[in-house]
Amino acid sequence: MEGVDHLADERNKAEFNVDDMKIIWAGSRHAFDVSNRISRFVATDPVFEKSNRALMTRKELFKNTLKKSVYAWKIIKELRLSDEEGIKLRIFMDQPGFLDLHWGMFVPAIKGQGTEEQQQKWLSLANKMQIIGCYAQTELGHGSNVQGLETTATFDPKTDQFIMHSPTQTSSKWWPGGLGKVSTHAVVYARLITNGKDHGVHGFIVQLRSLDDHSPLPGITIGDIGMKFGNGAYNSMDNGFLMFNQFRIPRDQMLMRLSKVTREGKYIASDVPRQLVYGTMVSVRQTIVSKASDALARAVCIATRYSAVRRQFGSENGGIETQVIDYKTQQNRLFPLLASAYAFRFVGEWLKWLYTDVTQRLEASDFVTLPEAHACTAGLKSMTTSATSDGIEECRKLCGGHGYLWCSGLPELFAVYVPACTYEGDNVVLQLQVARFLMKTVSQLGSGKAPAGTTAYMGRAQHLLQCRSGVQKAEDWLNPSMVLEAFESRALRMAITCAKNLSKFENQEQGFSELLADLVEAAIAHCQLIVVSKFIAKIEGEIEGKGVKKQLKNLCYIYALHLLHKHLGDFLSTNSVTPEQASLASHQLRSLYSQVRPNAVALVDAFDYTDHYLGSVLGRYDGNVYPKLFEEALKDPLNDSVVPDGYHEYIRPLIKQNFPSAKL
Ligand SMILES: CCCCC/C=C\C/C=C\C/C=C\C/C=C\C/C=C\C=C\C(=O)SCCNC(=O)CCNC(=O)[C@H](O)C(C)(C)COP(=O)(O)OP(=O)(O)OC[C@H]1O[C@@H](n2cnc3c(N)ncnc32)[C@H](O)[C@@H]1OP(=O)(O)O
Ligand SMILES: Cc1cc2nc3c(=O)[nH]c(=O)nc-3n(C[C@H](O)[C@H](O)[C@H](O)COP(=O)(O)OP(=O)(O)OC[C@H]3O[C@@H](n4cnc5c(N)ncnc54)[C@H](O)[C@@H]3O)c2cc1C
Repeated sequence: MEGVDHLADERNKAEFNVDDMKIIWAGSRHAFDVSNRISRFVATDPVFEKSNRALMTRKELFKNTLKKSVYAWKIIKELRLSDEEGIKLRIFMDQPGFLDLHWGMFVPAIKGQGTEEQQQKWLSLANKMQIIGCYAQTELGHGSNVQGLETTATFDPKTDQFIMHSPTQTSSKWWPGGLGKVSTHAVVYARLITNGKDHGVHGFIVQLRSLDDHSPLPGITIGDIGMKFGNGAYNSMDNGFLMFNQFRIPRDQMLMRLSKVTREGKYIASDVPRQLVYGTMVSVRQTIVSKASDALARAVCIATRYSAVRRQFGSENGGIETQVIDYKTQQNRLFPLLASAYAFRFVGEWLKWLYTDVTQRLEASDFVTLPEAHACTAGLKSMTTSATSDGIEECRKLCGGHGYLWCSGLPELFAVYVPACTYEGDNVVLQLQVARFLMKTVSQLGSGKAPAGTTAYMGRAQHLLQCRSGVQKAEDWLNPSMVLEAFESRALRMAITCAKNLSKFENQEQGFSELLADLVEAAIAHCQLIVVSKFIAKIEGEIEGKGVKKQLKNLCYIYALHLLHKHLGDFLSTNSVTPEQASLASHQLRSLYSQVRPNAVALVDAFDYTDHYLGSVLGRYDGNVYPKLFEEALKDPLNDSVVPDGYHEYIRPLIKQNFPSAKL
């Protein structure tokens, strides 16, 4: 029935004020207002219609993305939207495109690595979108191993230019978003060579296409790398390839904030760490963590609303059947994902703070916290995107058969989201960076240098290596210090075991290679500890709103205890908990599920997503699922005619068995 709220009963059950929770989810009243206003604006503007994109050809989809992106930019300018509003507009537009790379990587790379002069020149063009840029780092042969990139930038002192060259096929740039068809410029990462000496990978601003007719400049071969996973989905983006044939750029287009090449060709390295050349990746990894909570929340919102609408079995005497959300198995799969969405939100907020702090320190030439910022952004990017990808797929299964329909919104969400496990650093490669950081921290224990920040717990190694969990009854698992201690001792003991095993090898790098799998597990345990500890810090802080804190506490303990359950092998093998304590945790988890159950629909309403953004018949706010599934089915082009195309060619001859005679 149109206009009826089929989920009204669910909403009436809520034991907290949803509007207050909306503010907590958004981060502040102001952030909520912006998000709410911009999402409704996008939802009602026909240019941002997106329901038809799965049926578009690649070319149609690409052109449609251009139209939306340019329209979004026009709105940003005409309505004088702030940066925050502009980013929200892009998010709710919900179609990957060149704007993401221009604003998300090209502009930040120039800001982070360009001199003031370079920033003035290039940012004034980029900020007005008079040039469009992308981030061209990855090559056909190397993505993870940035030091292995092959593109060269050789200084020619005669002309005061760099010669950009792709010496092999594998040195072709391959993957950069926006490169294939749109970008006029790129920040290109290449090996800097002066006087025959290789100084490693540096960034260069390179014009790729004519600003008059968009044709590639002589010496440049460029194109799109082809279709990617899924219909619609990430195919709106023109990920591209690029080869240079002795292509020349002026010397002042090397990004020279971190190191310089003089007119004479002298290379001057500054005294800042060389890793700052990777700074743009650190900044994007930080934003990816908050985006993980967004994507997971979308999937969970769809699966929760649909689980409340869907009924199977349990009818007695022809009465009403059971809502599938009432099955404990459904709760055991769904509620930890709901809790994870909130957990990633809060750790994302904290990571933003950490990133802002390290940026301010770097500006003051304080590099002390850089390794921790790198480890946290890398590890949390890895952990949250892996959990979110798996979570979206789980939500699809939670919706049964209908979850597999395109109009459930889940297949496309998965297809768009899953490359997050790869871009901005393969998730395993990133956890190995965390592992290196942990091994270094462990090796310094006892040296008088106290571990700080997220590794401060390692400073209590003596206690954490010996302690036994004090949990005696199920409710003890609602005690934050007991939960934290279990996660800390598990993480520390895993790291120390790795360090001990490493020390058995004469050659540390060989040992590291042998122990890669264990090291990744230890890194994940450390990252999970960070997320749990930041969630606990959140619920221990001031939280306004009727009943809100209670709900967040429930979600926090669900998050922690489901991790304990999932990684029980780690907790038991490190003696961080006993089998009896683990079974008390399962008991507590079931009780928490029962407490969350009446609040589940309201907890996903707090995300404040519009039906447009969700793009899901199953996740509709009003729960009016079945008539809308029919409507969607009838829109399919196969239903344009009752008798399909091909009937006379194939079906009729088959039924009548009158094929032209086959020859072998
Ligand atoms: C209308 C408005 C619209 C607005 C739109 C707005 C917003 C959109 C916003 C953003 C976009 C958001 C999301 C993205 C969406 C889509 C995706 C699109 C783009 C994707 C882009 C990319 O993928 S770019 C390419 C990314 N590539 C990688 O991530 C490569 C991964 N590899 C590496 O990072 C490194 O090579 C490495 C870390 C794995 C190894 O490096 P190496 O130098 O070999 O290091 P070592 O292992 O030898 O270590 C040396 C020491 O350096 C330390 N270290 C390494 N990295 C860093 C670092 N980044 N920072 C600090 N320190 C680092 C390392 O720990 C070692 O230290 P020690 O010596 O002390 O041990
Ligand atoms: C949708 C999408 C958008 C992208 N956009 C951009 C962009 O805008 N600009 C850009 O420059 N790049 C971009 N990329 C490229 C992306 O950053 C790389 O694909 C990514 O960094 C992974 O590198 P790779 O492809 O070389 O993977 P590989 O490193 O080849 O990984 C293959 C396998 O090897 C494993 N592996 C690799 N090294 C190790 C190791 N040391 N130890 C253990 N296992 C290892 C990995 O875990 C993985 O399982 C994009 C990629 C995608 C999918």
